[in-house]
Amino acid sequence: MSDIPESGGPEEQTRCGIIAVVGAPNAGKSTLVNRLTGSKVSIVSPKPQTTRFRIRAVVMHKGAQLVLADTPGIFSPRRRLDRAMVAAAWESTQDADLALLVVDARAGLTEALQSIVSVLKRSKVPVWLVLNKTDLIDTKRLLPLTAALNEQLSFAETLMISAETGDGLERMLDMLASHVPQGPYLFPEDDLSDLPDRMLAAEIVREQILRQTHEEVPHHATVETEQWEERRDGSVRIDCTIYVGRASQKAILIGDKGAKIKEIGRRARTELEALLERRVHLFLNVKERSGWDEERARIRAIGLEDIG
Ligand SMILES: Nc1nc2c(ncn2[C@@H]2O[C@H](COP(=O)(O)OP(=O)(O)OP(=O)(O)O)[C@@H](O)[C@H]2O)c(=O)[nH]1
Repeated sequence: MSDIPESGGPEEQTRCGIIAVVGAPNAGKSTLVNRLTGSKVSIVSPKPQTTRFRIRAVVMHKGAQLVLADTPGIFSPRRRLDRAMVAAAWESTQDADLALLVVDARAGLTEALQSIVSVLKRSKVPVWLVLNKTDLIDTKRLLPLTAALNEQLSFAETLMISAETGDGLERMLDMLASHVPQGPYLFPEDDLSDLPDRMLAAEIVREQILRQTHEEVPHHATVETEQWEERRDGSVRIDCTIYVGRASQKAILIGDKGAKIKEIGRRARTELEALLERRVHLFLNVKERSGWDEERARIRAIGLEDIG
């Protein structure tokens, strides 16, 4: 993505990045994401326990697409987590272009924050320190905290904000927009409004693939919702494509006379109808995608691929 020629047209000059928003409980992550999107509605999967990399919001700013995500589980030692989920969440952080460590400046260096910092230390992803809730404390008190944190981890940037009042957020967006790598948007702009539902559909299909096929297939399959069409009768037509790397995997997924894919579709549809509370016509298409290994990291980063 980074080797786009300088002379490219305007479309090639777009920037896009995945930004992991991490922090201790109560640090203000949700408030920040909601503020940045300028709305109360952030994208939240209704089934967070199955999600590896949860996309919270997609923000367009000065031509850049900022995909804000969190990594459920990884930093919540209070919750009982299985090994695979922690590994998955961890791996997701590695795929981000940047991590924002949101810190409740008033709470200071708590045990929870300390444990997050030690996890982030092992990461290769650049981390920006975001001191939040600056409206609640004297700025002078921020300096010792910044120094203490920087001793443990060398932050690429340090920002002081108030997610509540909006202070410092415009500058933060400017910095993020100019920092994320040059490259095409991960999400077409037109799709942004129904993105949560599209992702949900892809995820439910993917979950059924995991349940109903042998190990080999799920580890090589990704699901994308290609089309989402509202019907006049209140139902919705959803077209998902399942991409696999090899013809043999395609055959397994389709099954004998299409039995496997039909069953995957049937169960996914039932679940989607319950979640969306409406009739669903689900169409599944299985395709071989040659050379999609290159896209693997990006796809994995948006949470549609299994960790293997
Ligand atoms: N005064 C002030 N309060 C804030 C600020 N940011 C967040 N809060 C408050 O802090 C509390 C926690 O904020 P959340 O956004 O829910 O925190 P979170 O990090 O998403 O929390 P978890 O979901 O538990 O991980 C809420 O009551 C917010 O209103 C800020 O900049 N200033």
